[in-house]
Amino acid sequence: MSDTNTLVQLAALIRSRRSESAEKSYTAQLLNAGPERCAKKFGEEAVETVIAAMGSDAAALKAEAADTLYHLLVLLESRHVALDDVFKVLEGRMGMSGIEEKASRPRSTS
Ligand SMILES: N=c1c2ncn([C@@H]3O[C@H](COP(=O)(O)OP(=O)(O)OP(=O)(O)O)[C@@H](O)[C@H]3O)c2ncn1[C@@H]1O[C@H](COP(=O)(O)O)[C@@H](O)[C@H]1O
Repeated sequence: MSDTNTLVQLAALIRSRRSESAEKSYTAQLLNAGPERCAKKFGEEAVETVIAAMGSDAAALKAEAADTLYHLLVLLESRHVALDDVFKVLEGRMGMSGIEEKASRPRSTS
């Protein structure tokens, strides 16, 4: 098992941790701490992924990428955003180049 199914199963596990004791679950600790704490942890892991990507240790990059994906899923759960809705956004972009997608975004008035 090493595809999007893994992400779906991990997201379901994270959701189930909402009702778990924070003493036994790191996920429950993060969710109890709220979206700001989850966002901070996600940011830390993202920066650690950037640092790993600057080096040549593929195993380190894989580990940091896994940490980042896990913390993104916790962040989404903290804001009650379903992973499936993120998949729908990605699916909607399929067949559209990144340049085309950027041009189609509403322009900011600020
Ligand atoms: N995939 C992960 C996962 N990846 C990273 N981490 C944790 O994320 C933390 C990040 O490391 P840090 O060194 O930044 O954390 P830290 O220093 O303890 O954090 P702070 O002191 O900064 O808060 C570590 O505690 C890791 O164990 C994860 N914790 C849980 N999972 C998955 O979530 C499931 C449920 O976990 P629990 O909720 O803990 O049972 C597990 O079975 C795993 O499948």
